[in-house]
Amino acid sequence: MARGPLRCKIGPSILNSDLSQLYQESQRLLDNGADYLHLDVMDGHFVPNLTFGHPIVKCLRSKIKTAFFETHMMVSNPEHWIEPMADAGVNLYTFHIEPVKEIPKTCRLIREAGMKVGLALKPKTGIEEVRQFIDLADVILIMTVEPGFGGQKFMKDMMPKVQWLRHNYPLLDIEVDGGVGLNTINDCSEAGANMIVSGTAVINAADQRSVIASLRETVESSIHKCNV
Ligand SMILES: O=C(CO)[C@H](O)[C@H](O)COP(=O)(O)O
Ligand SMILES: [Fe+2]
Repeated sequence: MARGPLRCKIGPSILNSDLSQLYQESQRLLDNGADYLHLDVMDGHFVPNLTFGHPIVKCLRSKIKTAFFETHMMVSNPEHWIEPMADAGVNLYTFHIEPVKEIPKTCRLIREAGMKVGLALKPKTGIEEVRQFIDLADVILIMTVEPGFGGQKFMKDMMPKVQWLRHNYPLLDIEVDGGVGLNTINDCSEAGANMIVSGTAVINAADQRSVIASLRETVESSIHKCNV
């Protein structure tokens, strides 16, 4: 997998936004400086919550033509949704490795469908579980909460996973998701994360633009420190 140069990317999660206004909320995030949209897909089985699937993503894509869409697939059967999500206009298909038996095959099918590949790890999943598949992926997502709900407390004890990845893969896109905001971004950026998912901290902010800009500034300064 060809990589680099390392760039900071801020991808707000719309999970806790007013989903009756999905298009307007998404466009507002992009207008306020988001680099991509992180769309949380939950099946009520892999996680104890339900959100939305490819029909909604496709409707959103029909209104937002060019933004980069990531779907965070918190589903028991991610193989099943590859084609529909590609058809819906998804750019990055991030799936949890825990329920998947044939990870290389799933990565290949995602790529053949024209999407980038993200591999996600729940908090209790060790880095050794993903190690042999890193070269098949564009992004590794380290969950910093138990997946299923927005607004939970950031798990700082996930940072050693991020540090290990950054140490061994200097140009890998490493994403963190869960409880990330102005109070926790330092931990994430110092550990080496460059793709930042932030839900409630951005959605509930009075000034979304300034929160997104602050998150970016912190991550960019860490990337800069590593490069000098
Ligand atoms: O995947 C998720 C939950 O499973 C969400 O992306 C995440 O929780 C974002 O929301 P917040 O920043 O409020 O934690
Ligand atoms: Fe997510």
